[in-house]
Amino acid sequence: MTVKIAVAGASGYAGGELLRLLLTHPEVEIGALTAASSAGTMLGVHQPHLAPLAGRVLEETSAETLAGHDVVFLALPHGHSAEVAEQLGPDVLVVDLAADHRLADEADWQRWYGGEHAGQWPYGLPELPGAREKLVGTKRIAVPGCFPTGGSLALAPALAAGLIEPDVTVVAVTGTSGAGKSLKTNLLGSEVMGSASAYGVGGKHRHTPEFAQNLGGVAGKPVTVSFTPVLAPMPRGILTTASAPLIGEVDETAVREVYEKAYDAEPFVQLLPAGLWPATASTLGSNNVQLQVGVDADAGRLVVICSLDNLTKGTAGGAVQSMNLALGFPETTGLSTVGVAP
Ligand SMILES: NC(=O)C1=CN([C@@H]2O[C@H](COP(=O)(O)OP(=O)(O)OC[C@H]3O[C@@H](n4cnc5c(N)ncnc54)[C@H](OP(=O)(O)O)[C@@H]3O)[C@@H](O)[C@H]2O)C=CC1
Ligand SMILES: CC(=O)N[C@@H](CCC(=O)OP(=O)(O)O)C(=O)O
Repeated sequence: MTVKIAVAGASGYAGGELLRLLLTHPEVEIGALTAASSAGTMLGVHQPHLAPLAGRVLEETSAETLAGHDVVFLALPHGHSAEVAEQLGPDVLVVDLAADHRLADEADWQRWYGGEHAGQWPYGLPELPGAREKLVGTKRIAVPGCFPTGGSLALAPALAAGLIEPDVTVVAVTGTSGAGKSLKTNLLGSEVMGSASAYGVGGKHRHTPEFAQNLGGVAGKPVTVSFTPVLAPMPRGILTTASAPLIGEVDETAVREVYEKAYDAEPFVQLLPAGLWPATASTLGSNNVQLQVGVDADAGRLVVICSLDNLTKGTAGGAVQSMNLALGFPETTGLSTVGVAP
C-alpha cells in the first residue's frame, strides 16, 4: 500500500529532513509541499540536497493544498500547526512536529507557550513505556521536542526501575539547526563559530515541562527536572548528559542490566558496549540514539550520556517512525541506524 503524503513547512530544516527520509521510504508517494513566505519558489532553492525534488514548486499552506493526502506532516512553528490541524479531516493522519499537541496540562501550556491549548495527541516516542501502543492505528501524532527525546530516553529506565531519585539534571549540547532557519543574532556565523554558550538557564527552557511529563509518567510520581541547553558550533546533533542521585548503592553492572533490558529490543536505541561513549558525529543523519551509563560512586550519582541527531531521531526520523506505527508498516521502514562519518 502506497500512502500519499504532504509536508507543510517543506522549506524549513525539519521539512527538509522529512523529505530526505521520505524520498527513500518504499511505501510513500510525495504529494503537496507547502510553505509560507517561500510559496511560489522552487524547493531546490531551499533544500539543494534534495535533488529529485529540486524543481517542485512550493504551494501556500492551506486546507485546500493539504487536502487529498493520507498523511500530512506539519513542520511549522508552534501555534501555526494547531491552526492548520483543526482544518484537516479525522481520516487523515496528521503528524505534528511542533509543540502544539505535546503537553497534557493546560496550565503548563499557558505558562511555557501561551495562547490556546490545542490538547494532547499520542506522543511520538515509542520507546517510552506505554507510548508505542497508543501510536498503532492513531490518526494524530505529537512528535517530541529534540531535547526531551534524548533526556527522556537517557533516564526513563533508571526511573522506571527505581534506581534514582525523582530529581534529575539534564545538560544538552545542541547544534544550531535546532533553532530552525530563521536568522537569530546568536546563530549568525561569526557569533556561533568557535564558541559554546548556554541559554534558557535557570529552568527557563520550554522543554522543561515536556521532560517532567515524560519522566513523571515513567516514575509514576512527579519528577523535578533542571534542564540547561548549550549551543555549540555544529550544524546538527545533540549530546545530552543526564544525571540523578542513586538510591542506595548501585553499581554499573546493575545499571547496565536495567538499560539492556529496557532497550535490547529497540531498533533505534543502542546501549554502547562498556568503554565506548556516544558522540554527535556517530549518530549524524541516522535515526539511532546512542547511550552509555556511568556510576559516579563518590558523588552517588548515575550519569547517562546520550547522542542523537536533532533533525533525524530528534524530529523527522521520530516522525517517520511513528507514522510507520500508525499505518501498520514495519517500524523501521525508511529509517537507518547507520550514520555518516567522518
Ligand atoms: N529544527 C529542529 O531540530 C527541530 C524542530 N522542531 C519543530 O519543527 C517545526 C519546524 O522547525 P524548523 O524546520 O526547524 O523551522 P524552520 O524555521 O527551518 O522552518 C519553518 C517552516 O515553517 C514555514 N512557516 C513559517 N511560518 C509559517 C506560517 N505562518 N504558516 C505556514 N508555514 C509557515 C516556513 O516557511 P517559509 O520558508 O515560507 O517561511 C518553513 O517552511 C517547529 O515547530 C520546530 O519547533 C522540533 C524538533 C526539533
Ligand atoms: C538550538 C535551538 O534553539 N534549539 C531549539 C530546539 C527546538 C526544538 O526541539 O523544537 P520545538 O521548538 O519543536 O520544541 C530550542 O532550544 O528552542
